Amino acid sequence: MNIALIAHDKKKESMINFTIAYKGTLAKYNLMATGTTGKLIQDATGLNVKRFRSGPLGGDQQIGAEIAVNNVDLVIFLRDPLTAQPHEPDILALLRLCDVYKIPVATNVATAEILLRAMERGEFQWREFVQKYED
Ligand SMILES: O=C(CO)COP(=O)(O)O
Repeated sequence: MNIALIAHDKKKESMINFTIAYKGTLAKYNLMATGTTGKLIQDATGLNVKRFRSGPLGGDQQIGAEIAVNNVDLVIFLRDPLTAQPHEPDILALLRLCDVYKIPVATNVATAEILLRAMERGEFQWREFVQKYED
């Protein structure tokens, strides 16, 4: 199972706290992240994270491309709902692809906790069938 982790600047502290709290769970999965988010998570937790470009420089689009080829099972995208982002079209495109491919996506910490706990309980096994039969 592959998890994508992304956080806007004002949500990075929440992302770090979240990944520290769930380090044991996250360690069981393949992690990928946009550039700065990934670096902060690696530094704070020591978890192995595949890092793409920074969000405003194309990282959201790179993660979108991973979704399009069925390489992402869960997206945790801690968005800042109160600050305009220069790469808003990329953010919308990423969230749109989550809907196109029915990828569970959390945009705040409360939902992130629920989804990660569900994944830990094995409730994402249907994703394996999707990967097997929809490719
Ligand atoms: O901007 C982002 C997502 O839209 C996040 O990018 P960084 O992790 O590089 O800050």
